[in-house]
Amino acid sequence: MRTVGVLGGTFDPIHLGHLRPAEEVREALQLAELRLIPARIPPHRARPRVCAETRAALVRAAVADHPGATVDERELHREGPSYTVDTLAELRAELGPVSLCLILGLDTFRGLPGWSRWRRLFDYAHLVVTERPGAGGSLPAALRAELEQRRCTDPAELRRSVAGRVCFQSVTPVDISATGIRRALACGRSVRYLVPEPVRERLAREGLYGYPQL
Ligand SMILES: Nc1ncnc2c1ncn2[C@@H]1O[C@H](COP(=O)(O)OP(=O)(O)OP(=O)(O)O)[C@@H](O)[C@H]1O
Ligand SMILES: O=C(O)c1ccc[n+]([C@@H]2O[C@H](COP(=O)([O-])O)[C@@H](O)[C@H]2O)c1
Repeated sequence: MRTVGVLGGTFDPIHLGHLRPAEEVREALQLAELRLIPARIPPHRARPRVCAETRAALVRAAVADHPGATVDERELHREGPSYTVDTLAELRAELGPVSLCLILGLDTFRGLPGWSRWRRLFDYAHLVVTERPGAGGSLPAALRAELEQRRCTDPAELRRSVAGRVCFQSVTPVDISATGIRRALACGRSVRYLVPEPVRERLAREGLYGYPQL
């Protein structure tokens, strides 16, 4: 079955810790398409430092030369908090019977029971959980119970149904966070090789996050 992967995020800003794990998932699952979905209003965090349009422009710059990746801007056009369940419901209605895979870092997966209508997510998509340095520790009981029903060990299984399974995908650990990048920029430190070069160039050109303007 055709398989589509989606990675949602605040992307404040996008960095190689988003892109390398997603690229490895794209290869491992043989995704027909990888969609990056910037959140306009991320539901569970303080307001992003940079507006949604600029964060999305940086995501576009990050993947401009990658034929396997696209930027899906639907959350930018939706009022209210950018609930993932709403995004997945829309995608499911548009894409029909594809295998739809929501990609999450382990830190984000752990918070799933706090998400809006979180059990409905499994009606619309599979979950592909990637490692993230520093994201170890136990999972909430509600999530462990859900995993007992849904966990699969072979990623190929995700291609055989449209939604409802959870797979852990091993990826190269990349210890980069947007918080670290914002901090580095605020202190005037380099972010070269932490973000894609076209993103760094745009940060510099526009003086974003306190980047000293050229
Ligand atoms: N270094 C990383 N390795 C694996 N997954 C990551 C990494 N950074 C972010 N992710 C995942 O990407 C998605 C979007 O993350 P987000 O945009 O919040 O980035 P972040 O670096 O965690 O941001 P912040 O530091 O501002 O909290 C989440 O599912 C998150 O788990
Ligand atoms: O739908 C929810 O309730 C929900 C709660 C927290 C986070 N999310 C989504 O998870 C993704 C990562 O969130 P964040 O805040 O870590 O960037 C992003 O796409 C958010 O919209 C979604």
